[in-house]
Amino acid sequence: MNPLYLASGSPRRRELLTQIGVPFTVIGADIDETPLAAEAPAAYVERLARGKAAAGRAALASDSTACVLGADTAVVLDGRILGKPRDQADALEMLMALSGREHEVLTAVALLDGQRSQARVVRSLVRLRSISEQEARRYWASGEPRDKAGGYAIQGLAAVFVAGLNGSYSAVVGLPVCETAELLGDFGISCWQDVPAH
Ligand SMILES: Cc1cn([C@H]2C[C@H](O)[C@@H](COP(=O)(O)OP(=O)(O)OP(=O)(O)O)O2)c(=O)[nH]c1=O
Repeated sequence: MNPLYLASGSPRRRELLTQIGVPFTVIGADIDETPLAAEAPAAYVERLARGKAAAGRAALASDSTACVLGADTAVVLDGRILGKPRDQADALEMLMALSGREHEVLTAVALLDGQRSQARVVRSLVRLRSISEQEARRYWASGEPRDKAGGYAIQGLAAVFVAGLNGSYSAVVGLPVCETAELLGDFGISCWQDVPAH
């Protein structure tokens, strides 16, 4: 089995890959995340996931057997990509726009080895209840929204805002585990490694 590398700084992606029993090594994957002009959201997350995997593999040039995983998550409202908030004002604006409405969360996962590259994009719908400005300010002060697409974390304090989810919970958190396990299988990497049978 080829060694797997996770090209990501996200602790959530690390936890989700660990959850399915896949051994891996974390490497950096800093790329420019600016959307291209008129780029569709699904094309954007796929390009970034592939770009993170490619940047990771380039850094591992000496290991030709390396298989590298990259992922990207974006919140999309009315066709507009909401990335991580720049500052408090940006975060409050995002939460107020998401308040009382349904939005899309798109997560792409990409795998790359010496021969091939594959990607999957997973779409989920999340409905947030109405959020008051006071709640949004209090939420910002918790520090949680800062490094999260759309300025909220479904797995954290923002769970109290989540009135509904249609799709993949793990994808919203940052890595769609079902689709990731399928992709890994295509590359000959099994999940549940070292899991004892009782
Ligand atoms: C919507 C949502 C996003 N997020 C996170 C997932 C991602 O880590 C982050 C979106 O930013 P990304 O650019 O996808 O990822 P990242 O910069 O955190 O990590 P990487 O190094 O792999 O590029 O938002 C949550 O944790 N919970 C949520 O509910």
